[in-house]
Amino acid sequence: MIEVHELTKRYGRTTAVDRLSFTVRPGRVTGFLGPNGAGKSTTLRMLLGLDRPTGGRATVDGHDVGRLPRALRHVGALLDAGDVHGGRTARAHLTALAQSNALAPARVREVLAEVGLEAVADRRVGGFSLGMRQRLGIAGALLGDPPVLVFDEPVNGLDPEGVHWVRGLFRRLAAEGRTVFVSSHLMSEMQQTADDLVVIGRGRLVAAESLESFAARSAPSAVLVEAPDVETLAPLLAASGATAAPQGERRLLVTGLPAARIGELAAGHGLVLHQLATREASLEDAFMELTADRVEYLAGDPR
Ligand SMILES: Nc1ncnc2c1ncn2[C@@H]1O[C@H](COP(=O)(O)OP(=O)(O)OP(=O)(O)O)[C@@H](O)[C@H]1O
Repeated sequence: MIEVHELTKRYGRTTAVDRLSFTVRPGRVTGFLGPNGAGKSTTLRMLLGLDRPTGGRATVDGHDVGRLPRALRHVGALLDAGDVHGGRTARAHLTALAQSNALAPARVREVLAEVGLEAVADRRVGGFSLGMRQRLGIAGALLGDPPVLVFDEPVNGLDPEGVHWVRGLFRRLAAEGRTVFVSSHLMSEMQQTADDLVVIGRGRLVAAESLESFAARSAPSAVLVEAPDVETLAPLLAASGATAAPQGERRLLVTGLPAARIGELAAGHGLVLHQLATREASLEDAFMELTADRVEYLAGDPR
């Protein structure tokens, strides 16, 4: 379990993380979402003991990660895929990591196979593509077989096949009962992968809940209804507690009632429907709206 309590980080006058509190549970993939500059990387760095908080605490299974010997056995992380010595081979990089955490050398071969880098294991990392570096970073995170895994924007640089693979990997790691915490600035990405969401904007918590409840709360679906007699239908819908917004002459966009109920209501009053279509609201839109006033640098902002 990851526990973050009142975590704060200030850099001079900038408050990068502002009294942030949330927990991340095992057996689930949790998306850590926020626009650029929201404070995700800073939070993860403090969680991993790479940066000291100005206030509050971030722990993994109750421990300060920075104080744990052989930390890779407790928490594996991919923060910055570029953070590897280019002159080393993939195998040498992982072997050094394994040695410093007293891990069995055989793990190196296992994780290389797991991330699909066996064939290039003895090439220098300097010649790796960004996608290959991401895979190497993920291999490093898996090396200690840890119960908690943290990934900062792991999909960056991966091709579609790589993205598909990484999603499957996260799901499997969670199914094994591990805690999987993945940051991204794209809701569309998290929508495909996450069970739970922690959303931040300008260092502050915006939402912490399941993807399902976030979707239900922030992006209710609507039903497009087309009927020759909307004048009769609209008041019936309103009386049933729905909101019906006219969309041109014979169309209504209805919220607050599912399509099935609208169809039944119309049938009950002998009204003809020409179209009855549920429209899922975009979670990306809901996310942008929630964090809009918390985006640090807006496009076109003259500051
Ligand atoms: N070492 C530092 N010194 C000064 N300011 C910093 C430092 N690190 C981060 N910041 C500031 O803290 C804020 C949060 O940055 P952070 O990198 O954590 O955001 P992020 O959500 O990870 O964004 P991105 O997706 O762009 O990486 C930004 O305003 C950033 O400029």
